[in-house]
Amino acid sequence: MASKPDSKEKSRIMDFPPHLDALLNEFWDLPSTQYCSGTVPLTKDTCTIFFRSGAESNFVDFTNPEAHKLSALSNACQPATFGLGSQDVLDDTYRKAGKMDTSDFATLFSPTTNGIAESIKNELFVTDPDSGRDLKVELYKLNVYGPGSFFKAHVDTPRSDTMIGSLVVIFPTAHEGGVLHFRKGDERWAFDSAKATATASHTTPHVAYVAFYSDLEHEVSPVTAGYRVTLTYNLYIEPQAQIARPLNTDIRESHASDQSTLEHKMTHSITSLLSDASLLPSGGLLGFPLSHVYPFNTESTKLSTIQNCLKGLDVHLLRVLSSLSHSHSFSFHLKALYKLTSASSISFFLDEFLVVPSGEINHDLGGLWNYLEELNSKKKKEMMKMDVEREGGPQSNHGDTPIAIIAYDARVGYIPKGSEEQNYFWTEEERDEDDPGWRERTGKEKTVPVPVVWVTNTRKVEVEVEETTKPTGFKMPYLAYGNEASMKDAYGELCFVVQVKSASERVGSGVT
Ligand SMILES: O=C(O)CCC(=O)C(=O)O
Ligand SMILES: [Fe+2]
Repeated sequence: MASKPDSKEKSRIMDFPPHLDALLNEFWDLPSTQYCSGTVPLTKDTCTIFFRSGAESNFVDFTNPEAHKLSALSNACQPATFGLGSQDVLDDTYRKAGKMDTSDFATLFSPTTNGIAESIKNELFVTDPDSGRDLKVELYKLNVYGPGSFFKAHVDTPRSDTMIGSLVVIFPTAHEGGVLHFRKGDERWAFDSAKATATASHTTPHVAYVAFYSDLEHEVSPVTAGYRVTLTYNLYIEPQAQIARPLNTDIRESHASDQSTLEHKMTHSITSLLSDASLLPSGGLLGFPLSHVYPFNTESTKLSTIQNCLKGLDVHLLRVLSSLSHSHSFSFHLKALYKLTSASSISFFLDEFLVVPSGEINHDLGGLWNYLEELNSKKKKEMMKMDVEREGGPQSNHGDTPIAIIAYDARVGYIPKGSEEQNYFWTEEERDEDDPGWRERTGKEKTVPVPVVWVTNTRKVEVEVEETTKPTGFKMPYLAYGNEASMKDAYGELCFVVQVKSASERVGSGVT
């Protein structure tokens, strides 16, 4: 069984060269966009929503939304549910609103033809022509928030591992309240759709739209008067179509220049870190926890799929690491990042997403480690079997551990080398002191741990979020509150792990 970190670990973590703190903090202090919003005019073609109303058909013209039409639309809706764990729940103390499925209404209004999708691509999803990825916009529901309606804090339920955000379009109807509030860490934003539609509609009626990453926590404050009518869309990343649509070059160029400044700063921080000889003097790993969480399906999602669907700052990080990996010849990999509920200072990364039984989650580190080891040996056997079947004989080069590896969630952690070794967290010196016979018993090469430095922000203040709404690794393998129940898709944390050479190789060669 692995031993737990003790006070020795703490003191070693504190030994991290303090002057590097500033560099690490600088990195995560970069501005990041969480949502984008705007207004677009309604046209004669796009201003109408037709809907089923019992056995009848009806419509609302949003250039002149009459009260009795809006109330008919509201009456034709069903009460909206939300996802609680794996179930759809109707609870009007958490969500009070009307919903209509796409089978019951129709409109020619389309974000892909009126410029909304293009703005989202440019402002939020970093899908420039070279990225090889495109934005897919899929209509999801119509909602009516009448007086007294609201939707408390939640993150949207991921409906696939390529889903990356949500879009809400709010039609120009006179209403009060219904402000969309966002929260991430200690930051707060709000989008007042009633105000946005009213202001923009002074000359001709405009809809307001707001698009945000689906892992961003949000809530709709109560509507106090009128009807707030919305269309919601799911946003997915998909491979770019062969014939790219022309983009609005003005918007594209202004964003391209913001992005290049950001990537320039990131590049500067990382190269400064690498060129400092006190960082990982004998080499090791540099871990970058990603700034978003990502939906995954525990049965089918590969980390490579997620790598194609990164959001915001994480896309820039990938681009910067890709480019630096060539000039500085290092390799880097995306890993699933897990935190242990019972020991907040410990996290570890894996090559795939796992659902660990909740009993194991809450156990101590030893219990979890044993569980991973069992899984490892099962995996190793499976891999062997596959190789035997495929290649007609066992292959030798399987690597140390298909899954597993533990490190600390502080600045510096250690990764064990070799899977049979005990006392994974100790440096050789500490081990000598604690257990003088270990070298003879185990063989030295197996026990040299690989140091890891986490590029995390020490200044970041974690604001207390209710447990039920917090999406983190093991703690919340499935979301408690989403907008619709989903069994298999959940949000997970990830990190990039960069393999760093020794200081003499990095700095001495003058490459960095
Ligand atoms: O109506 C809004 O502004 C947001 C609605 C929402 O969060 C949802 O439907 O999941
Ligand atoms: Fe939502």
